[in-house]
Amino acid sequence: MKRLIVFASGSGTNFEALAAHFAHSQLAEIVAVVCDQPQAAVLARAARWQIPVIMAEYGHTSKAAVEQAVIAQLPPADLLVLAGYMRIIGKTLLAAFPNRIINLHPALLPSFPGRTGIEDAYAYGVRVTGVTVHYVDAGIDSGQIIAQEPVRIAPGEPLAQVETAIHEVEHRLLPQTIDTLIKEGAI
Ligand SMILES: Nc1nc2c(c(=O)[nH]1)N[C@@H](CN(C=O)c1ccc(C(=O)N[C@@H](CCC(=O)O)C(=O)O)cc1)CN2
Ligand SMILES: NCC(=O)N[C@@H]1O[C@H](COP(=O)([O-])[O-])[C@@H](O)[C@H]1O
Repeated sequence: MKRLIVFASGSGTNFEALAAHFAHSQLAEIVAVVCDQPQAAVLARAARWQIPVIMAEYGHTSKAAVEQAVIAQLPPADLLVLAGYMRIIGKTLLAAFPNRIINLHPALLPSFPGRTGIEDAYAYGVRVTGVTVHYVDAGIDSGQIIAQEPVRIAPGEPLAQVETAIHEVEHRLLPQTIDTLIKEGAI
């Protein structure tokens, strides 16, 4: 049974999809959630699933100090999954989990990296956007791509409708990709 730690900063719908998927899985289990936002809705979701939370306390200390403090509290894990985690992972965490951190991005990388991938693709006027799961490296959304799925944007389609379509793909693609990584022996 592989051990997953989910990193999230916000609503946590992708955490919820992962928790539901792995609740009855023989492949993996979520052993902790890491969050940097004390008011994030993901905290209530983790509590409902009885999954322990570790708070990443960003403030006036260095990123290295924050990450060292987080690492000290982590249970043993095989994979860190960034699912809406709005912090840049620094060299301390990258060194502690080499090739063991993945990120979910709501655009077809390398197009539209960063915090606002959905909005940027929509504003550009692309007719096809999508979802990417990639390994996390020292760059921003520059790591090796693991999986992608396209999402079409119809002329005049409202942004909210595009966001819903992207989230539906995310909620299926992320658990599916983790299952595949495990079955292929990648983790
Ligand atoms: N080392 C990496 N860390 C992260 C990656 C990555 O590929 N490599 N992916 C991001 C997720 N993300 C977009 O998918 C993203 C999140 C946040 C930001 C950002 O600039 N955030 C803050 C900076 C906070 C900080 O310094 O920690 C900001 O807005 O200034 C960009 C992209 C997750 N992390
Ligand atoms: N740059 C990273 C980024 O934009 N991540 C995005 O944050 C959302 C989190 O939703 P959730 O909190 O409901 O899972 C997801 O759409 C994810 O792709």
